[in-house]
Amino acid sequence: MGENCYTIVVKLGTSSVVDEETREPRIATMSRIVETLVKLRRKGHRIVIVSSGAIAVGMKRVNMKRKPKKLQQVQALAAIGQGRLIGLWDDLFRQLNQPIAQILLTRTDLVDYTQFKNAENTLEQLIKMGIIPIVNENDTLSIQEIKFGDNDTLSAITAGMCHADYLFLVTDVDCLYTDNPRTNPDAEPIVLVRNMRNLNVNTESGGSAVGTGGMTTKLIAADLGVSAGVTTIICKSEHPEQILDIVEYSIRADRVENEAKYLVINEEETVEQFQEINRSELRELNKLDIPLHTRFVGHSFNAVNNKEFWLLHGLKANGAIIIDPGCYKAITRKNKAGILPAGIISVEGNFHEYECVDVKVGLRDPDDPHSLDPNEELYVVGRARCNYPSNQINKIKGLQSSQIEQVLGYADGEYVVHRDNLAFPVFADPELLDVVESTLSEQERESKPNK
Ligand SMILES: Nc1ncnc2c1ncn2[C@@H]1O[C@H](COP(=O)(O)OP(=O)(O)O)[C@@H](O)[C@H]1O
Ligand SMILES: N[C@@H](CCC(=O)OP(=O)(O)O)C(=O)O
Repeated sequence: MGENCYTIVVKLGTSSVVDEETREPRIATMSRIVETLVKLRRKGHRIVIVSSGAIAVGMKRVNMKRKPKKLQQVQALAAIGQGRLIGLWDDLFRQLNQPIAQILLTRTDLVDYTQFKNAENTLEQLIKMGIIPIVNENDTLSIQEIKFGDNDTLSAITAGMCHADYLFLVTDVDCLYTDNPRTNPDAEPIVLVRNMRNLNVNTESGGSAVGTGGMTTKLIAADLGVSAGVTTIICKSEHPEQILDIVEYSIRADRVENEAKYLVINEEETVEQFQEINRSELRELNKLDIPLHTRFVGHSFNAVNNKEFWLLHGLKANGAIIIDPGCYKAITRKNKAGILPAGIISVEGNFHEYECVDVKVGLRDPDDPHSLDPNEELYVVGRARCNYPSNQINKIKGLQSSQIEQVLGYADGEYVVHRDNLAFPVFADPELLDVVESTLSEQERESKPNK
């Protein structure tokens, strides 16, 4: 593969595949998507599709007007629709001699790291063979507790898994706006996001009649993609051929930004700076006649590794351990430490050893340092797999590691979480960083004897 060939994941929402009113498949749009993606393939890019639409296609097939509430009915509709959906894609790609493959995933397929790697290897093999894999959630077998829930998240996980360079979230609006453009005519486009933490938009008002998560899940997906080093782009499905221009523009723009190294990722932009960057990017798009889209810049030089990505996004958390600011500082420094019992203040939920849990930062109660201060906010900072189950962690929290054996009757290592089983997103909450710094400097002041 040439130097300028990239792996591009294209997520097509239900609204791109099915007409919102008639619920008929949007054959013309799908055909133009196929033409566009085959052109990208012929330029040497590697393409993966994540296609929604199984449930909507199934509904049309059995003439159902409203999405049913019962899970079994939705599962049945997905079974009816998925076959037709993949058949439709195959019919269209066949016209241009492009072979495709179907991959249906559930979260349980990813809970074990070996299984995660297995899915990753299959995707890689298909891509190597020049096939376009078409991924969807296996809705027929997914139940609520184990669902990805929306294909935006699934597409970001897929992008991370196949080490994609670009993730396109193709939808029925041109880009992310400051507010829902369907309901607020004054909503302004946001075209460039370098640091997700600087984003301040309203996505609460939902999405199209056929879509699942609206803009909210697209932002979650963008956050996830960016943390895995994938530049994520929101664009409109109405003129899919525009993807060609956007791909070329993004490749050029990303290269310039990376070369200029002005991506200081943890630096907060002021609201004014963010607006100015967006105005200037919008002028550039207009000048070059590039279609409107939002580009969330991926941070490949700082991306989480494969195992961290799996911990953060392949698994569901079954509880939480709450650590103090000193422990947070130790586990996030460059040469990160593991979590010792001494840094744990509290445990939430019941979990077995090696189950995935959230890591939260809280403050100790000033009147009882062994307990959590219930009046202070908790910050979710990452994910972990613990060496001990929740009931045992409850017994050893706050103690020295040398006391573990005496209290439990055995010791499975000095750490509750080994550093290899810890993962953090790329961006830390700036408010949390302030809390950590001020707590630690206060502790330092208190520990110094008065002169
Ligand atoms: N801030 C916002 N910017 C853009 N679109 C928004 C925003 N808030 C909500 N939306 C809605 O999100 C919709 C796209 O999401 P969705 O319907 O789930 O699409 P898809 O089926 O492509 O996943 C848009 O039609 C728009 O109405
Ligand atoms: N897996 C489901 C789609 C779920 C989903 O995320 O839909 P959308 O928000 O339209 O991308 C299906 O194929 O119907």
